[in-house]
Formats: sequence, structure tokens, C-alpha cells
Amino acid sequence: MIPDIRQSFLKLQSRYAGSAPMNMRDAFEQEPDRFKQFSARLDDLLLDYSKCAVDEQTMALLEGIAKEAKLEDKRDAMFAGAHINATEDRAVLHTALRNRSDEAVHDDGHNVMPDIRAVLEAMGAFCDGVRGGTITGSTGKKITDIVNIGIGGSDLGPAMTCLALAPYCDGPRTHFVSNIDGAHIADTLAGLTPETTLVIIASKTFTTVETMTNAATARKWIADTLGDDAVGEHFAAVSTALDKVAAFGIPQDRVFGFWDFVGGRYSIWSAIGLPLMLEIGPQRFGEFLQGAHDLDRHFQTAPTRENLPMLLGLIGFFHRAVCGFTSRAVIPYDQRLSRLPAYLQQLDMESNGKGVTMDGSALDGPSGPLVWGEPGTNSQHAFFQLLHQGTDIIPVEFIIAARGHETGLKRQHDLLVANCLAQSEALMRGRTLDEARAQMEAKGADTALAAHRVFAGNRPSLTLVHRQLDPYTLGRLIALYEHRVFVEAQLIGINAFDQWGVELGKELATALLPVVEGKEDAAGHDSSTAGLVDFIQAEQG
Ligand SMILES: O=P(O)(O)OC[C@H]1O[C@H](O)[C@H](O)[C@@H](O)[C@@H]1O
Repeated sequence: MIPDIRQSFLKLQSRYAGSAPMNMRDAFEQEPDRFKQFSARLDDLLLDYSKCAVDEQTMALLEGIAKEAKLEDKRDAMFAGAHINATEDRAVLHTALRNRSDEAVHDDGHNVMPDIRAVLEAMGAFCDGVRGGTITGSTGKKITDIVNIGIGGSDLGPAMTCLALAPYCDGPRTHFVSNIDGAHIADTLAGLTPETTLVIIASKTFTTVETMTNAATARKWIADTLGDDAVGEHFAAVSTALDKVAAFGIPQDRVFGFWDFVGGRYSIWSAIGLPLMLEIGPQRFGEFLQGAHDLDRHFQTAPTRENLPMLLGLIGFFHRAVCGFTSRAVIPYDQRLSRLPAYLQQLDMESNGKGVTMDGSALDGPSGPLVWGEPGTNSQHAFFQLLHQGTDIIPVEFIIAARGHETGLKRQHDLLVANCLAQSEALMRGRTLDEARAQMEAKGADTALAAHRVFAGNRPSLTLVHRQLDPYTLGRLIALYEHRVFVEAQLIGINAFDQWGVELGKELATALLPVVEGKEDAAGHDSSTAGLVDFIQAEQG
């Protein structure tokens, strides 16, 4: 963690690990206003953190930490275009992509807003054309299916949001190919017709081997049926490397750019969002941007105790650095948010999974936590056993909408809500041995098994509630998590916007390909790697 917050951190730690650790069940009994005191809202977006082991003194210390870390100054520097991504000497301006105000945003003295608006307009015209049928495939047939080829930030954002906003989809169907495993593209293309398919190649760098390889496979799939000349009418591209796109032969009016000040995992607001815009239309895409913009304004202006990203970040830091919890589970009670945990894994872990501070020295505290999850209620029937009775404490983040879209299935939504709230209540309350025995006696059951029915309780969770998962709300939700990651990064003291840790594996894969192909021997590789290559080659026959 950064040295500026060390004193407050030590105070927090001794309070947390002190002689009388807080018991949440008692706290709820003693403080009738606990929910009111430890929750905050932005319109219909509510964050309840009262089921975390915090009291007024803890929150005051966390607020102090926010001040000592100069979080507000750092936040303002990001919005103002300072080169806070120091290791790559770049500004971090994904917030400009969703700037709906008239204010200019400068990167090195250049107002980036006209460029951003021009790309948004071009995307809008292209989407209207495809959705309306004036832009067709090479044989004049309407485009019915979009295949987005990309990976990491060029896949997870569009894939997650297209699924999340399915009720608002009135455009072509979207499909996503990311894995280098040929099974992914083979299975995806198997159900599609080249004549009515548009392929988007999405890559910030336009060099990523998975994307370039899958793009070549898709190109052949189009050309084999429709001929080489048809390729241009069945492809579009999204990238910051426009020179590299040109070499692929995609017409200029189907190429949508973005900029180095947008990190891959922060790029859903840019042209990387093209599949979402094609699916829901430019107007709803605008609502999605508006939601994020309103959350940005909230982050910039709300006092800490009312500021959702600040609170989420401070509680996240408290759980990781003070309490020592190594992971957090994100459990959306929303089937359409089933890709949100995967999306947040990249956002959070690629941003905050780092071991050195800005100046390259080793961290003197933990990096960000492991993030994982699956939707409820499915996860209740899978890993919740461990959350309730396992020996590790894992804070849980529940996400739930007050209203579902399936108005005819209201009872199912009420059951969903009841399950979500019941899980957080059970994690907090637990069940004592006496309670377990009493329950069993009341049922006339043998109390010998009572110990198995004990739940320690006092397990933290927080709950995010919103009215309904529409484009505006999804925009707010993603921006909320982005800023939470930013807040935690400032306290840990790392650069959240680079990703050097993904390089080594890529370099070694390049070096190993000729060995796997049998063109080079395994000399120089360890005996495990060489042995595995030998075994696989023998099995390949
Ligand atoms: O969009 P691209 O340049 O193809 O990059 C795709 C992804 O690959 C990289 O390995 C990075 O770890 C990710 O941050 C990035 O989103």
C-alpha cells in the first residue's frame, strides 16, 4: 500500500484483529439504523454495505485513508487527461468516450471530443444501415448475424453487454469468437450463412495472434463461398492501429478507430462497442453511455460517504488489505449478467494484479484480490457450501434488479429476490450450535448431527440493487466497477492501466510453436515442457 496511509491502515488492522472483533449479528440487534447508516444510493442504484464488519470508527478511518491517499486529486488527474498510465506514458480517458456534456477533454493539449463524436456518428450511420437493410451482404441480402472476433477487452465487454441487454435487442444476432482453439470459430460459423453474416475484427493492436488467426479463418469462410471480391462487404474492423487494418483490405468506411488513451478492458464505450450498437441501436447505445457519464459525475462530485465507487473501493481495500481476504465473489442474481464475473475478472485482475509500485519497487502489502463468480441461484447449488461453511472467508457481492423484464413471471422474480436476500442474511447471521440443536429437537430429529448444521456467520457481503437492467443502468454498473478498481489501485499504489504480466506467456508460446510443430527440438526448455511436447506429439501420431 502507499506509505501515506500506513498509520491509518495499522489502526484499522488493530481494530479489526483486536480483542473484541465485531459481530454483525449483534451489531444489527443493537443498531436499528444500521442499514440506513451503511448504505448509499444514486437514484435507484443502491449499495448496501451494512452486512460488512464496519462501524462508524472503521468508516471514519477509511474516509481518512481516502484523504491521506489524495484520492480526489488522483481522480481529478485521471479525468483531466494526466498521463497516469506512467509505464506506457499515456492518459487514461475512457471517461471521455462517454462524455455527454459540452466540455472539452484534452490529451496533450488536443481536444479529443470531436474525434470521439465523429467515430460515434460513423458507427451510428453504419449500424442504422445494417439494421435498416441499406447496408447488405455482397448478394444484397440483409445481415442477420454478426460475428465479433476479438479477445480480452475486445471480446468480454461486447459479449457481456450483448447478453445483458438481450431484451433491448432488435437488430441482428451477435456471436463472439475469441479462443485460438479452432473449435470456437468452427462451432460458431457452423450455424451461420456467409451471405447474411457480417464479421467484425476487433483488436486494439491488430496484432493479437488469436484474433488475427480467427480473422483469417473467417475470411476464407466468406471467400470460399462468395469469392474474394465479397470479403469487403462482409467485414468491418475496430482498432487503434489503422495502418495495420488497411493491410487486411477492409474498406475505409467500415473501419472504426479508437485511441491509445483507452485501455482494452476499458474499451466497451469506444468502437469496441459496435456489436452492442448493432444489436440495440444507436439511441440505446447513447443511453448506455449516458448511464456511465452520470456515474462519472457522481464519482467526481459526491462526498466520500455518499460516493458509490469510493465506498466500493474502500470496502474492497478493507477486505483485502486489512482483513486479509484473498478473493471476492461477484454473484449477479440475473441470468443475463452471467458473463459479468468474467468481465470483472479482466477489469479488476488485469488492472490490480500487480506486484510492483509505480516506481518499480515491490509492494509492501497485497495486490488486488482474486475475483470470481457465477449467477445466482445456480451458484447456491454449487459452491455456496464453501461460502457458508468453508474455512476461508470470502466476501460476496450480490447484484439484483428490483424488477425483471418477464412481467408474466413475476413470481419467479420474487423467488430470485428472496433467494438473493436470504443468502446475504444467512452469511451474516449464521446458525449457532444451540440453534441447530433446538431446531432439530423441534423436528424430533437426532441432534448428534447438529455440528454439521452450524454456520459460523459473520461473513461479509454487500448488495447492489437497481430498478431494472436497462442500457442506462448497465452503463452505470460498469462505470461503478471501473472506478472501484481505480480507487483500490490508488491505495495499493500500482498502475492499474498497464498489463506487463501478460507478456511472458505470449513470448514463450511464440518460442514453443516450432517445437510443437516438430520444426525445432526442445533443447533449452525444462524437462517437464519437453516431456509434455513429446507426449502430445506421440499422441498426435
Ligand atoms: O485488442 P487487442 O489488442 O487484440 O488485445 C486483446 C487483449 O490481449 C492482451 O493480451 C491484453 O492482456 C488485453 O488487455 C487485451 O484486451
